[in-house]
Amino acid sequence: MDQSLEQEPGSQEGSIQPFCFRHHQSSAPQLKRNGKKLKYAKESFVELTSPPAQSDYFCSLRQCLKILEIGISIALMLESSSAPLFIVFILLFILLLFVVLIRKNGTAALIWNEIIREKVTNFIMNQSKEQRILNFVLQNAVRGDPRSVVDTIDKYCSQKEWAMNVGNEKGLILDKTVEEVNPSVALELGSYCGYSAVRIARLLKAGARLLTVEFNPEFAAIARQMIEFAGVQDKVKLLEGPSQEIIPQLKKKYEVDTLDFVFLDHWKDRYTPDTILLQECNLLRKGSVLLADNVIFPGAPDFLTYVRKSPHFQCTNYPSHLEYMQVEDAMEKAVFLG
Ligand SMILES: C[S@@+](CC[C@H](N)C(=O)[O-])C[C@H]1O[C@@H](n2cnc3c(N)ncnc32)[C@H](O)[C@@H]1O
Repeated sequence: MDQSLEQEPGSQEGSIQPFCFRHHQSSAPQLKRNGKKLKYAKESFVELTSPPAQSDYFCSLRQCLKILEIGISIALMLESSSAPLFIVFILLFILLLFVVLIRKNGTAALIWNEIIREKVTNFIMNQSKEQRILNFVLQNAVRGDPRSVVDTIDKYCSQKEWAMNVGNEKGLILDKTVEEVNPSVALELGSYCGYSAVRIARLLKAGARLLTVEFNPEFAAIARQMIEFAGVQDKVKLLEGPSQEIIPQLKKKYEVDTLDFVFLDHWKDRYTPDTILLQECNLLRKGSVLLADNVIFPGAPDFLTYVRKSPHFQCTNYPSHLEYMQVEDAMEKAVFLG
């Protein structure tokens, strides 16, 4: 039975908050988010009006224009009296506009966090952000306690530096799905620092295994240490290489018959080709569950169209937010029907 998850209003990223589980009748499900009704298509809940990331964008744009209007009026008043004051005001004003954009717009926030701030900090500290995350975990988390590792990464990334882990809010949707499926063999595409691998592994039953795929050697090395520190190394095998090369090797090289659960969280343009590859390699069985992150932001529109239109999948959408931010995002569950 499909369930839809909605975050309690006012709940915050970074702390574990209860989720409200709503059962929907398959005939006419309706879901509310921020007081707004969401329309549905097939078994998927989709917003058929403007996509959330875009509405966020227009909202922040409107706010910026308003500030711009006020700013221009004050600047015109100041210009006649003092030129230095005018320049200081303009600079402060640009800074304010930037802060508003970063808080409300996902693209602006990613440019600031991932490009400007991260590169400058890396240069100053002569260390990568991923290494800083690992160091923080090694110094502050409890060795052999996966929950403590997950919480410590969330603490670092919500308070110090943003990073592309699935995060706690969507992590709860991931947890719930893993618990429902109770997989014997799970696959993750995109390990990064190992946050979601640890999160999934801690829920696996005895004898079950998670294969996690990462093509960036630096991230793979960090993830291996994270997995080992969390004490879940016996359940997790990290496969280093591009997903499109690893997937065809799963049957023979890694003795996978079929996958019970697949978490898609690598580059978004690989979601559809890798789903097709999983089908072509006969790695999906009736009831295999795919869970895809970031289907709204940065967004995976091709994947949503593919699985929602395919007679081989039954889909459910879980509205949520981009990790450690207020930007709207969602996860898509696609159950393979055979
Ligand atoms: C969003 S991060 C994964 C986050 C991780 N699942 C978590 O929640 O902790 C995406 C990762 O996928 C990796 N990646 C992207 N495309 C890939 C591909 N085709 N094959 C393997 N890894 C890939 C990137 O290097 C990056 O580390």
